[in-house]
Amino acid sequence: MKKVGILGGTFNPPHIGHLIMANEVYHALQLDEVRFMPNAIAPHKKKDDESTNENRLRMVELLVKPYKEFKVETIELERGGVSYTYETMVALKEREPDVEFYFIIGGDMIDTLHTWHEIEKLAELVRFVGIKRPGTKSESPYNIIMVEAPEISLSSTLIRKRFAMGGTLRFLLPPEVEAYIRKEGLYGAK
Ligand SMILES: Nc1ncnc2c1ncn2[C@@H]1O[C@H](COP(=O)(O)OP(=O)(O)OP(=O)(O)O)[C@@H](O)[C@H]1O
Ligand SMILES: O=C(O)c1ccc[n+]([C@@H]2O[C@H](COP(=O)([O-])O)[C@@H](O)[C@H]2O)c1
Repeated sequence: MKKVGILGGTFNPPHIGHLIMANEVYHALQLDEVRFMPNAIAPHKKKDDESTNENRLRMVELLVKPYKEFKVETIELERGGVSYTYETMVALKEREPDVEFYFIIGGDMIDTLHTWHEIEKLAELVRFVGIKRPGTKSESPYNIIMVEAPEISLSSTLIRKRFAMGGTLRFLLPPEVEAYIRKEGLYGAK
């Protein structure tokens, strides 16, 4: 069976923390590919800036472009509305019954997994893969395959603040993504 990792996120913007976690899981579990999947509307997150779905998709495309084992999954953007992972995974399983899906989450998501929509059914449908994140417990009563990886204290929130307030962005996100953000004037970037 084909083994596919799904890294769902808001990616506002995507950063090297996302690349590192995808790469660590890809190698540790010997996956065939990892798909970065931007959500339409995040179930538990308020978004208070002007970036559009199109902007986030473009940034994710730029992020993964150099790596042939990383792909972009657009199913949630196409569906629109609130992106409940359970609904997405039912649709993906229907579309690709022969694939074993590994849903990759960071520590903050591990800690709050019990609050997810239809979590019991979702846990039957996919294998969760967890990556620890500084400032979180990264613990869950659910069955999660934990992958040992370098812990990165980096978030999209920090990057948005750097764009707005000034400060170095070097090594935090690829130069192509930084250039795109400046061209589009996202996050108050100057
Ligand atoms: N530094 C990190 N370490 C571990 N997991 C991470 C890290 N950054 C993001 N993730 C995980 O990647 C997935 C997508 O994250 P998301 O796109 O929301 O980025 P974020 O940095 O958490 O954003 P924000 O700061 O806007 O909340 C989530 O499962 C999240 O837990
Ligand atoms: O389905 C849910 O109830 C649910 C609740 C919180 C988060 N998720 C998914 O988890 C992924 C990471 O979420 P976020 O908010 O960190 O971008 C993303 O794919 C979300 O759609 C899903």
